[in-house]
Amino acid sequence: MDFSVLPSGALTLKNLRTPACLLAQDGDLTSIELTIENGHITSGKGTEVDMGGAMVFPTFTDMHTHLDKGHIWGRAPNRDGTFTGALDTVAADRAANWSAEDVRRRMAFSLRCAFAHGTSAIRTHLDSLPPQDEISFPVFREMRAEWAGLIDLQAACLVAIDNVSEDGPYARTADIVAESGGVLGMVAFPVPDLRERVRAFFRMADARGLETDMHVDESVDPTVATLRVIAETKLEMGVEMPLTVGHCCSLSVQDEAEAMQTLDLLAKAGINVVSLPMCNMYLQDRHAHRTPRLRGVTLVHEMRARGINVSFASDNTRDPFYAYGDLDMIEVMRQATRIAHLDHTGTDWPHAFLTNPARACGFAAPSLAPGAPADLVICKARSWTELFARPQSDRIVLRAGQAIDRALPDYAELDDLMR
Ligand SMILES: O=c1cc[nH]c(=O)[nH]1
Repeated sequence: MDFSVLPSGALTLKNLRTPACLLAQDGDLTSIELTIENGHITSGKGTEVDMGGAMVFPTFTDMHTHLDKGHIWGRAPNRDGTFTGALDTVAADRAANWSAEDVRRRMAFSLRCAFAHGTSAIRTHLDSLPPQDEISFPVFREMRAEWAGLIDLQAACLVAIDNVSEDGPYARTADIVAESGGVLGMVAFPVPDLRERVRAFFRMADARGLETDMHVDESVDPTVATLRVIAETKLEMGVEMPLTVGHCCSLSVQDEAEAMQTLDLLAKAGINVVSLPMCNMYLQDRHAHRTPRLRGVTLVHEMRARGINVSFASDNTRDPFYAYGDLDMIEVMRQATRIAHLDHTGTDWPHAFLTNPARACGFAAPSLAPGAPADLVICKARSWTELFARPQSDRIVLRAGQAIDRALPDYAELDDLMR
């Protein structure tokens, strides 16, 4: 199907297929007909076009990214592919290179990729150890205004938990987040005063009316278990702001009973989880000349069984935490399906790439119902096996009913930043 040759005016796209769960129906793929008029899906009729069974999705929400880090690989490769290698390489590159202009240009590049692939909402984490918070948040605010109507943007600050205190520089970071309409974030791992720092984090978010988003237990060491403390603390304090936890890799290697108890607490506390399997595959259990055994994929099936709101997202792109990636949610869906065995296990997993992330972050719910914007991704695939067997480079993305130019930016555009 080539939208550039279609007649203008109202169109009725017949013979499309979509996951039934997106229409609140039981079953797997189901047929759907969509009329598009004046940029919206309507219940009317237009010029009929037979779509030949093509799969259609609302545009995607990518709820865990690092737009400020993206595409530094050319000047800051991770030499050994380890988590420590990533932390050290990024810290050095940030100190040397992350001016407002550098962050702006790489962020814009990433947004163009995401837009071309069919994403319309993104939450990014922003490295926020001062002075970077004062540099990256103003750039983020500019980008959010520039991209309004194309990609809804949210930002969460990112600092290690040992920097989180009410009387240190993190208080100013939290103020910048509040002034920017952002989300309070941090990276949680075992520290001696863990409970007190988690309490301080929630108090600071509560005082400023902020939603929260943490990187948690990104490790395959089973003794790394801050998630349980985070859930217990949220319940004890009775704070009700939305909380998302990302990664949660160590759950995959913990004692089964202990892990299930933690999941019960997550369910009770209403905590959202985002799994980042592509980045986990890259970093976890990496030792030179040794085949990785532990893959660090969090317990998404057990979470779903408890009614926990589970999503998947891109995470890093072409930076020391992940050498690859292009903010393509169809790639995330394909990889997550294979890595986490989402196939053969029920038909509602598509929510984890659309509805669930939007709900966790408070973005507009993706919809194919009349009245929704005609923001659609249409693939030359009539079944899951056709969809996941190929990269879907020839997909059509409609925004407000118009096919967008899906050309991806040339990496060479960033060459001058890589010297
Ligand atoms: O996965 C991670 C963890 C911390 N910071 C990142 O950019 N990515």
